[in-house]
Amino acid sequence: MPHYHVVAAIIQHRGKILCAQKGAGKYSYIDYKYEFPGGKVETGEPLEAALRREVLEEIHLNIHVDELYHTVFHKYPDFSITMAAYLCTTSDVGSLLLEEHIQCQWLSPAELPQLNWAAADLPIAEKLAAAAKNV
Ligand SMILES: Nc1nc2c([nH]c(=O)n2[C@@H]2O[C@H](COP(=O)(O)OP(=O)(O)OP(=O)(O)O)[C@@H](O)[C@H]2O)c(=O)[nH]1
Repeated sequence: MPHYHVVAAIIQHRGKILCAQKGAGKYSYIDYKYEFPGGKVETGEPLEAALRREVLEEIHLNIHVDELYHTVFHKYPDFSITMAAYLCTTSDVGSLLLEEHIQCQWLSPAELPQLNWAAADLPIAEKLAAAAKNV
């Protein structure tokens, strides 16, 4: 079973977080799920550079990668991933252009668990929501 190293961007802007919905693809268990923008790390590529590259490619957004928030290992039926999710910020949300997602939403951390997340993302969405409750 293939294993991929994935980076994901928790992009924060004015108290909200960007959530992106996938379209239909190869695997029904991921189709139409929400995820954080990002993708696979290329061989030898620094994680933060991979994240900036993927986000620029996918949604045309320049981000600043702040810090590692959570790393998850998840086994899907056909492949597994180790995904490092980073807290990120941006200043130019006006220029969002979706290349690979069917829609995106800006939600407050408390609202995140309402979405239909990819299974690997659920612990991250719940951690963000729980942290917001303790503020
Ligand atoms: N970007 C991203 N991928 C995620 C998340 N959660 C999750 O399970 N994944 C899975 O991790 C894998 C990331 O690969 P990708 O397809 O986005 O990467 P990529 O842009 O490099 O794709 P490519 O292989 O078509 O070039 C996908 O299978 C995706 O479904 C997430 O929050 N963000």
